[in-house]
Amino acid sequence: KIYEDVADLPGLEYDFVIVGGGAAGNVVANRLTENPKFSVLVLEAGVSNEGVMDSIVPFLVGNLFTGPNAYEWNYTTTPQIGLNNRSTPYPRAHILGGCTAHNGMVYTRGSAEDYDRYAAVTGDPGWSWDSLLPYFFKNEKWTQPTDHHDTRGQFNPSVHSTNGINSVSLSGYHWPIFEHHVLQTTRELPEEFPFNLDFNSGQMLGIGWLQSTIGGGKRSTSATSYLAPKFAQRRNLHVLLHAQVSRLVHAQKTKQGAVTFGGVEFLQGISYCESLFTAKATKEIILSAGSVGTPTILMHSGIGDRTALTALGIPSVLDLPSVGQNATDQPFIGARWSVNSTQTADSISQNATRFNEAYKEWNRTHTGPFVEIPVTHLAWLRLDADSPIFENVTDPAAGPNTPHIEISIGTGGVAATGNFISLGMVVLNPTSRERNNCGNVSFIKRIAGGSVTLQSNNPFDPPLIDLGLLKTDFDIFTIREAIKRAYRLVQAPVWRDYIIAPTTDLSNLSTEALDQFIRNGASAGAHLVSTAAMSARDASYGVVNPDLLVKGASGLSIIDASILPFITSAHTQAAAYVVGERGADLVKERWR
Ligand SMILES: Cc1cc2nc3c(=O)[nH]c(=O)nc-3n(C[C@H](O)[C@H](O)[C@H](O)COP(=O)(O)OP(=O)(O)OC[C@H]3O[C@@H](n4cnc5c(N)ncnc54)[C@H](O)[C@@H]3O)c2cc1C
Repeated sequence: KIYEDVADLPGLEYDFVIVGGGAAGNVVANRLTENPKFSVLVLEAGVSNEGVMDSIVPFLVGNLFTGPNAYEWNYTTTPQIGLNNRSTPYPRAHILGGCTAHNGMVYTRGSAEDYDRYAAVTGDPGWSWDSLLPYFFKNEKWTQPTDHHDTRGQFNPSVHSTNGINSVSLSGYHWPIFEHHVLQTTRELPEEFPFNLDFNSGQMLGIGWLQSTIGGGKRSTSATSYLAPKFAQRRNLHVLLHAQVSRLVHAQKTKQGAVTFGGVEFLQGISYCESLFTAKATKEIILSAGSVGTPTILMHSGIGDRTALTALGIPSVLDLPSVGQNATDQPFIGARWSVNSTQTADSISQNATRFNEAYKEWNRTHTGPFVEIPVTHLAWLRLDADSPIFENVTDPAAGPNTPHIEISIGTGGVAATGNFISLGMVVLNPTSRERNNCGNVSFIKRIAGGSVTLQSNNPFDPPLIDLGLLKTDFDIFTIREAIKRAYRLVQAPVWRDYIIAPTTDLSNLSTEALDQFIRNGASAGAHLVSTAAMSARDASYGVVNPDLLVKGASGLSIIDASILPFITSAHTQAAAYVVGERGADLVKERWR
């Protein structure tokens, strides 16, 4: 059951207390309560997702990011050196479903090599691609798009599952001329931009059709899927909203010297009517508060770098210097071209009559342009093997079949008039964090680029979020290269009579001028990971062991995107879901 008021809960003691009802947290809640003997409480700081149209209707997603709002934690990054000292808004969801309720819905798993590297660095083959594929399948419910078009040749059914819980589909609305041009590019420039039938097969390189977490024309989130009424009505599943966890309390040592916590402290209520409560987990506390929330709670509980915590007046209970370190996100920059076609998403966003018609159509039948975001394809590309950057930098990708660059290819711009196409360039494996090499596997050591740290010992102060964006030569080289690739893509002959001009011509800029354009315009992909990274059981760094239990603690685990040792070469929700699915099995296994 989902509760808005702590007074309605049946009690404050459960087998498992899960902090955070986001991508991974709701998966764990669902899977643990498959066992009727387990009682579970989810504490979610955010608001209900019920009836939030900007979250439900795919085309409206952009509205969730316009200024401070109730569905957001409303964070801002620290000044980013690589962005000419700009601070940027840093979106994190404050709503049931977590970031799955306000993200771009892009469904990308990453490369098989990404996961094989997780297995290699943790020494646990259970984190390899082959071992995790059944968990991707448990998550994914492949769904027909709402326009019921013929999807043959647009995906590979053998790498998808129709038996999971979370809807994934191809686009249910089309921009035929634009889509034709993208596909024709793969025929005209097949060496550089080959067609890939399905980039979710583990082999990502090339251009493929977008897949999204959308079902029946509506966004599918971890709340609408894993907490759907048939699951939420389980008598052993309790979800409390407006419950912001401040810290873990009543720390004690077991006979073996591990730290345990007797309770989870949280503030519950709405605005002026809030109080502090403590919930107890008799079996395990599971942190699923995401890559910002989880390290923040750990540090306020005394788990983190001893020196840093002591300086803030927080008593140290477990010295784990990797907490909050290694924060990794993907630098992003967009470019637009005006085009000689009225068949772009601008025809809806700029025209109130068409916009209202499209909304009406969505309301009537869940069809039409509102069932999608206007991105149709994604390109996954590698830097040239002989790129000068590799003279000094070890390739940070997980392997030779893993892309360095993503280009999202979409219709529509942001201007008040005109027709545009938009390409979004992403550095998939940023190096703005240090690694040391051990054999042919890059290991995390600690500290360099990004971090989540505390500004005070008040758990209700926002943390300091430093993404370390574009700090290294590799990252700036790669984003420059990504822009060049985008320009080459639209130079395929098929675009000749279609493209009028770039909105800002980046093709003839000096390297210095291009770098300034990038540093003044880039932002983060909002795919933060690694702030509570998993490492091998005997490693002297890292936060959790491969079984997701916190090192040096007992009865405390972390199950969310923060445990990923490296970022996937992709958007991160599929990885977060799969961490939730395998994490739930690991918990079940130890409490069998
Ligand atoms: C703007 C944006 C766009 C994105 N677009 C995409 C995309 O298109 N495709 C994709 O694959 N990925 C995307 N992502 C990333 C993806 O959504 C995340 O990687 C994924 O949701 C992370 O899952 P998680 O379980 O780690 O955390 P989250 O899903 O963030 O869930 C964490 C939950 O914990 C709650 N919480 C935090 N602190 C506390 C606390 N102290 N007490 C109680 N509750 C707390 C939060 O409110 C939240 O509900 C996007 C992310 C953002 C922010």
